[in-house]
Amino acid sequence: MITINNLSKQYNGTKVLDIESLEIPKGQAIGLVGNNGAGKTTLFSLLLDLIQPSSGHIVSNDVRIDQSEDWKPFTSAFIDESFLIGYLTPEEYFYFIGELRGQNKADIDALIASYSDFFNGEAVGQKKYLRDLSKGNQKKVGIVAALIGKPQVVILDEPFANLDPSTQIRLKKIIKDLANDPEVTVLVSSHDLIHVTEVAQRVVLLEKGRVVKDIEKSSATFKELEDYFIGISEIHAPVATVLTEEEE
Ligand SMILES: Nc1ncnc2c1ncn2[C@@H]1O[C@H](COP(=O)(O)OP(=O)(O)OP(=O)(O)O)[C@@H](O)[C@H]1O
Repeated sequence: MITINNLSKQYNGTKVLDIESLEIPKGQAIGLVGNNGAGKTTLFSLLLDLIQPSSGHIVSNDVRIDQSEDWKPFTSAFIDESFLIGYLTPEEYFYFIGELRGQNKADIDALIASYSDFFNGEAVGQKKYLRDLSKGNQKKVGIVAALIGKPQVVILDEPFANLDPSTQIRLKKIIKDLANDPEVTVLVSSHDLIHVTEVAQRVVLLEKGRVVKDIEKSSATFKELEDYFIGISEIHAPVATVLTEEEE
């Protein structure tokens, strides 16, 4: 269970995140949506103690994130390529993360084999350094690394971006399988409403750092989200100026 209480983050006096209260029970897959700058990555960064809250706090499985390191053994994430180590091959990186998470080489070899479809003959077995992989293949490595050691909280920031359509379909299955485990909480952000509504049981919509919708997924969720974003784009669309003949 993740509990967020009066959480805010400010930069130069501007609040970029302001969440009074949000509870995410164990075993739930949450999709986080919102336009650019809505605060999705800020929330994930706070969940991973990468930045300090301006006020409030997050408790994850009874551990206060900003006061203890005890959440680290059961939490994993892939936010961006800064999580990778450029001078390692994917296999070396997986073994390294495996050691941190109490997995031996055989465990990791089995994990790599189980994701061979997802890697699709690329990324692993190429003797390439992570820094030399394409953005999409780096992302695949980061996502699989986040699954090492059966973490109970998995955070993926825009995991579908940069992935080819086949890999997106495979990733949806991976996330759905993860979310079927009642012990695992998955948080996924995405700009793709179709993907989010497919993999998540609940969708939280942020706008300017605030939760403006918190929806248990149903067959109406995609339409509700789509209507919301259509409404936002119409509010911000430039108003056409009709010039009279004299003005022209
Ligand atoms: N270090 C920082 N200094 C100043 N402002 C910041 C900093 N980090 C983030 N912000 C601001 O916080 C706001 C929220 O950013 P955030 O990256 O969380 O949004 P997001 O929802 O993940 O956006 P996107 O969909 O574009 O990735 C933005 O206005 C951003 O400019």
